[in-house]
Amino acid sequence: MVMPAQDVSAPLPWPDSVLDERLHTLAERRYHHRHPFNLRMHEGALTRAELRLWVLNRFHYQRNIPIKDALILAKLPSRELRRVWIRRIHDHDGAPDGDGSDGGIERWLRLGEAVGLDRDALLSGEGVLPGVRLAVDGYVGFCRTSSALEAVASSLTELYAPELMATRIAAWERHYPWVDPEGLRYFQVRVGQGRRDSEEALALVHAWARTREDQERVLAAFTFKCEVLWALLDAVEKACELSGAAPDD
Ligand SMILES: O=C(O)c1cc(C(=O)O)c2c(n1)C(=O)C(=O)c1cc(C(=O)O)[nH]c1-2
Repeated sequence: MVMPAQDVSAPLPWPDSVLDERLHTLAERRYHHRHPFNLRMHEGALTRAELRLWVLNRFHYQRNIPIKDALILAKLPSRELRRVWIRRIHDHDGAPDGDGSDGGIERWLRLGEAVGLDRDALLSGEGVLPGVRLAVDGYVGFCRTSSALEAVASSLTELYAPELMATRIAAWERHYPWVDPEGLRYFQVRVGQGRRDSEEALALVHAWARTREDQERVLAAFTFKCEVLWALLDAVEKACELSGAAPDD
Protein backbone atom coordinates (compact mmCIF):
# COMPACT_ATOMS: atom_id res chain seq x y z
CA MET A 1 0.00 0.00 0.00
CA VAL A 2 1.31 3.46 -0.88
CA MET A 3 1.25 5.74 2.14
CA PRO A 4 0.49 9.43 1.57
CA ALA A 5 3.66 11.50 1.76
CA GLN A 6 3.86 13.32 5.10
CA ASP A 7 5.17 16.86 5.23
CA VAL A 8 7.65 16.39 8.05
CA SER A 9 8.61 20.07 7.88
CA ALA A 10 5.03 21.27 8.69
CA PRO A 11 4.97 22.77 12.18
CA LEU A 12 2.99 20.87 14.80
CA PRO A 13 -0.28 22.37 16.02
CA TRP A 14 -0.07 24.31 19.28
CA PRO A 15 -1.90 22.95 22.33
CA ASP A 16 -5.23 24.81 22.86
CA SER A 17 -3.68 26.69 25.77
CA VAL A 18 -1.02 28.22 23.49
CA LEU A 19 -3.62 29.25 20.90
CA ASP A 20 -5.64 30.88 23.71
CA GLU A 21 -2.55 32.68 24.95
CA ARG A 22 -1.87 34.04 21.45
CA LEU A 23 -5.46 35.26 21.14
CA HIS A 24 -5.10 36.93 24.49
CA THR A 25 -1.86 38.68 23.52
CA LEU A 26 -3.48 39.96 20.31
CA ALA A 27 -6.52 41.21 22.24
CA GLU A 28 -4.33 43.00 24.77
CA ARG A 29 -2.80 45.03 21.95
CA ARG A 30 -5.56 45.32 19.37
CA TYR A 31 -9.03 44.94 20.92
CA HIS A 32 -11.02 48.18 20.92
CA HIS A 33 -10.95 48.54 24.73
CA ARG A 34 -7.69 50.41 23.98
CA HIS A 35 -9.16 52.70 21.33
CA PRO A 36 -8.87 56.43 22.22
CA PHE A 37 -12.63 56.87 21.71
CA ASN A 38 -13.42 54.16 24.27
CA LEU A 39 -10.85 55.64 26.66
CA ARG A 40 -12.51 59.05 26.34
CA MET A 41 -15.92 57.42 26.87
CA HIS A 42 -14.73 55.71 30.06
CA GLU A 43 -13.21 58.83 31.57
CA GLY A 44 -16.42 60.79 30.99
CA ALA A 45 -14.97 63.10 28.36
CA LEU A 46 -17.60 62.60 25.62
CA THR A 47 -20.18 65.26 24.87
CA ARG A 48 -23.82 64.29 24.48
CA ALA A 49 -23.50 64.69 20.72
CA GLU A 50 -20.47 62.38 20.66
CA LEU A 51 -22.19 59.69 22.71
CA ARG A 52 -25.22 59.92 20.41
CA LEU A 53 -23.00 59.64 17.35
CA TRP A 54 -21.50 56.43 18.74
CA VAL A 55 -24.92 54.94 19.56
CA LEU A 56 -26.21 55.77 16.08
CA ASN A 57 -23.19 54.31 14.32
CA ARG A 58 -22.95 51.22 16.51
CA PHE A 59 -26.56 50.49 15.61
CA HIS A 60 -25.33 49.78 12.09
CA TYR A 61 -23.05 47.10 13.57
CA GLN A 62 -25.82 45.69 15.77
CA ARG A 63 -28.37 45.33 12.99
CA ASN A 64 -25.83 43.44 10.84
CA ILE A 65 -24.86 40.91 13.54
CA PRO A 66 -27.86 38.59 12.90
CA ILE A 67 -27.16 38.84 9.16
CA LYS A 68 -23.56 37.68 9.56
CA ASP A 69 -24.77 34.96 11.98
CA ALA A 70 -27.22 33.75 9.31
CA LEU A 71 -24.28 33.49 6.88
CA ILE A 72 -22.35 31.44 9.46
CA LEU A 73 -25.42 29.28 10.14
CA ALA A 74 -25.52 28.31 6.46
CA LYS A 75 -21.95 26.98 6.73
CA LEU A 76 -22.56 24.70 9.71
CA PRO A 77 -22.67 21.06 8.66
CA SER A 78 -24.94 19.52 11.33
CA ARG A 79 -28.38 20.22 12.76
CA GLU A 80 -26.90 20.07 16.29
CA LEU A 81 -24.53 22.95 15.47
CA ARG A 82 -27.21 24.94 13.63
CA ARG A 83 -29.62 24.52 16.56
CA VAL A 84 -27.06 26.09 18.86
CA TRP A 85 -26.01 28.90 16.49
CA ILE A 86 -29.54 29.99 15.53
CA ARG A 87 -30.04 31.20 19.09
CA ARG A 88 -27.69 34.11 18.31
CA ILE A 89 -30.11 35.38 15.67
CA HIS A 90 -33.00 35.15 18.11
CA ASP A 91 -30.96 36.97 20.77
CA HIS A 92 -30.75 40.00 18.47
CA ASP A 93 -33.98 39.78 16.47
CA GLY A 94 -36.17 38.44 19.31
CA ALA A 95 -37.73 35.00 19.87
CA PRO A 96 -39.36 33.49 16.73
CA ASP A 97 -42.87 33.49 18.27
CA GLY A 98 -42.62 37.05 19.59
CA ASP A 99 -42.70 40.57 18.14
CA GLY A 100 -38.99 41.31 18.54
CA SER A 101 -39.44 43.33 21.72
CA ASP A 102 -37.23 40.86 23.66
CA GLY A 103 -34.29 41.14 21.25
CA GLY A 104 -30.99 43.02 21.33
CA ILE A 105 -31.91 45.21 18.37
CA GLU A 106 -34.98 46.46 20.25
CA ARG A 107 -32.84 47.04 23.36
CA TRP A 108 -30.39 49.06 21.23
CA LEU A 109 -33.28 51.16 19.87
CA ARG A 110 -34.23 51.85 23.51
CA LEU A 111 -30.61 52.76 24.21
CA GLY A 112 -30.97 55.25 21.33
CA GLU A 113 -34.07 56.73 22.95
CA ALA A 114 -32.24 56.90 26.29
CA VAL A 115 -29.59 59.16 24.74
CA GLY A 116 -32.19 61.24 22.91
CA LEU A 117 -32.26 59.59 19.47
CA ASP A 118 -35.52 58.88 17.78
CA ARG A 119 -35.92 55.19 16.82
CA ASP A 120 -36.98 56.15 13.28
CA ALA A 121 -33.75 58.10 12.95
CA LEU A 122 -31.76 54.98 13.90
CA LEU A 123 -33.81 52.72 11.63
CA SER A 124 -33.40 55.08 8.67
CA GLY A 125 -29.62 54.56 8.71
CA GLU A 126 -29.14 58.24 8.07
CA GLY A 127 -25.94 59.59 9.57
CA VAL A 128 -24.04 56.29 9.46
CA LEU A 129 -20.48 57.28 8.63
CA PRO A 130 -18.85 55.92 5.46
CA GLY A 131 -16.01 54.34 7.44
CA VAL A 132 -18.51 52.56 9.71
CA ARG A 133 -20.41 51.24 6.69
CA LEU A 134 -17.18 49.91 5.18
CA ALA A 135 -16.03 48.30 8.43
CA VAL A 136 -19.37 46.56 9.01
CA ASP A 137 -19.66 45.52 5.34
CA GLY A 138 -16.15 44.11 5.69
CA TYR A 139 -17.22 41.97 8.65
CA VAL A 140 -20.38 40.68 6.95
CA GLY A 141 -18.42 40.00 3.71
CA PHE A 142 -15.75 38.13 5.66
CA CYS A 143 -18.39 35.86 7.20
CA ARG A 144 -19.92 35.32 3.76
CA THR A 145 -16.73 34.27 1.98
CA SER A 146 -14.50 32.68 4.61
CA SER A 147 -14.57 29.14 6.01
CA ALA A 148 -16.81 28.22 8.95
CA LEU A 149 -13.69 28.05 11.15
CA GLU A 150 -12.56 31.59 10.23
CA ALA A 151 -16.08 33.05 10.47
CA VAL A 152 -16.59 31.54 13.94
CA ALA A 153 -13.07 32.64 14.98
CA SER A 154 -13.87 36.21 13.99
CA SER A 155 -16.59 36.27 16.66
CA LEU A 156 -14.02 35.47 19.37
CA THR A 157 -13.48 39.15 20.14
CA GLU A 158 -16.57 38.62 22.27
CA LEU A 159 -14.34 36.85 24.80
CA TYR A 160 -13.25 40.37 25.76
CA ALA A 161 -16.56 42.26 25.35
CA PRO A 162 -18.19 41.39 28.72
CA GLU A 163 -15.41 43.03 30.75
CA LEU A 164 -15.47 46.08 28.49
CA MET A 165 -19.27 46.31 28.83
CA ALA A 166 -19.02 46.15 32.63
CA THR A 167 -16.54 49.07 32.48
CA ARG A 168 -18.90 50.90 30.12
CA ILE A 169 -21.96 50.44 32.35
CA ALA A 170 -20.05 51.79 35.38
CA ALA A 171 -18.68 54.72 33.34
CA TRP A 172 -22.09 55.68 31.98
CA GLU A 173 -23.70 55.53 35.42
CA ARG A 174 -20.96 57.73 36.82
CA HIS A 175 -20.25 60.21 34.02
CA TYR A 176 -23.40 60.39 31.92
CA PRO A 177 -26.26 60.52 34.46
CA TRP A 178 -28.46 62.26 31.86
CA VAL A 179 -28.82 58.89 30.05
CA ASP A 180 -32.00 57.07 31.13
CA PRO A 181 -30.66 53.98 33.00
CA GLU A 182 -33.19 51.81 31.13
CA GLY A 183 -30.95 52.33 28.08
CA LEU A 184 -28.14 50.36 29.76
CA ARG A 185 -30.24 47.20 29.60
CA TYR A 186 -28.65 46.24 26.26
CA PHE A 187 -25.22 45.94 27.89
CA GLN A 188 -26.51 44.31 31.10
CA VAL A 189 -28.17 41.51 29.11
CA ARG A 190 -25.29 41.20 26.63
CA VAL A 191 -22.65 40.54 29.32
CA GLY A 192 -24.11 37.05 29.98
CA GLN A 193 -24.92 36.35 26.32
CA GLY A 194 -21.43 37.40 25.24
CA ARG A 195 -19.78 35.10 27.81
CA ARG A 196 -21.84 32.12 26.72
CA ASP A 197 -21.47 32.81 22.96
CA SER A 198 -17.72 33.32 23.11
CA GLU A 199 -17.17 30.15 25.18
CA GLU A 200 -19.21 28.16 22.64
CA ALA A 201 -17.26 29.68 19.75
CA LEU A 202 -13.92 28.94 21.46
CA ALA A 203 -14.90 25.29 21.96
CA LEU A 204 -15.74 25.01 18.23
CA VAL A 205 -12.44 26.64 17.26
CA HIS A 206 -10.52 24.22 19.51
CA ALA A 207 -12.34 21.25 17.94
CA TRP A 208 -11.94 22.40 14.32
CA ALA A 209 -8.44 23.91 14.23
CA ARG A 210 -6.45 20.69 13.91
CA THR A 211 -3.33 21.99 12.14
CA ARG A 212 -0.96 24.89 12.72
CA GLU A 213 -2.22 26.37 9.45
CA ASP A 214 -5.80 26.31 10.78
CA GLN A 215 -4.61 27.95 13.98
CA GLU A 216 -2.80 30.69 12.03
CA ARG A 217 -6.06 31.30 10.16
CA VAL A 218 -7.88 31.64 13.49
CA LEU A 219 -5.41 34.30 14.62
CA ALA A 220 -5.72 36.13 11.28
CA ALA A 221 -9.54 36.10 11.52
CA PHE A 222 -9.37 37.41 15.08
CA THR A 223 -6.94 40.17 14.05
CA PHE A 224 -9.22 41.14 11.16
CA LYS A 225 -12.17 41.44 13.54
CA CYS A 226 -10.17 43.60 15.95
CA GLU A 227 -9.45 45.84 12.96
CA VAL A 228 -13.17 46.03 12.07
CA LEU A 229 -14.00 47.25 15.59
CA TRP A 230 -11.01 49.62 15.60
CA ALA A 231 -11.89 51.09 12.18
CA LEU A 232 -15.47 51.69 13.32
CA LEU A 233 -14.26 53.76 16.26
CA ASP A 234 -11.65 55.56 14.10
CA ALA A 235 -14.49 56.76 11.89
CA VAL A 236 -16.53 57.93 14.90
CA GLU A 237 -13.50 59.64 16.50
CA LYS A 238 -12.62 61.45 13.27
CA ALA A 239 -16.21 62.72 12.91
CA CYS A 240 -16.04 64.02 16.50
CA GLU A 241 -12.82 65.90 15.72
CA LEU A 242 -14.30 67.42 12.57
CA SER A 243 -17.53 68.53 14.27
CA GLY A 244 -15.62 70.05 17.20
CA ALA A 245 -18.63 69.73 19.53
CA ALA A 246 -18.71 72.03 22.54
CA PRO A 247 -18.10 70.15 25.85
CA ASP A 248 -21.56 70.86 27.27
CA ASP A 249 -23.56 70.55 24.08
O1 LIG B 1 -19.85 46.78 22.76
C1 LIG B 1 -18.86 46.09 22.49
O2 LIG B 1 -17.71 46.40 22.81
C2 LIG B 1 -19.12 44.84 21.73
C3 LIG B 1 -18.11 44.12 21.16
C4 LIG B 1 -18.41 42.99 20.41
C5 LIG B 1 -17.25 42.24 19.87
O3 LIG B 1 -16.19 42.21 20.53
O4 LIG B 1 -17.31 41.70 18.78
C6 LIG B 1 -19.77 42.62 20.22
C7 LIG B 1 -20.74 43.39 20.90
N1 LIG B 1 -20.41 44.47 21.60
C8 LIG B 1 -22.14 43.07 20.84
O5 LIG B 1 -22.95 43.74 21.46
C9 LIG B 1 -22.57 41.96 20.07
O6 LIG B 1 -23.77 41.67 20.00
C10 LIG B 1 -21.60 41.21 19.36
C11 LIG B 1 -21.73 40.13 18.50
C12 LIG B 1 -20.47 39.86 18.05
C13 LIG B 1 -20.03 38.86 17.07
O7 LIG B 1 -18.95 39.05 16.50
O8 LIG B 1 -20.78 37.89 16.84
N2 LIG B 1 -19.60 40.72 18.62
C14 LIG B 1 -20.25 41.55 19.43
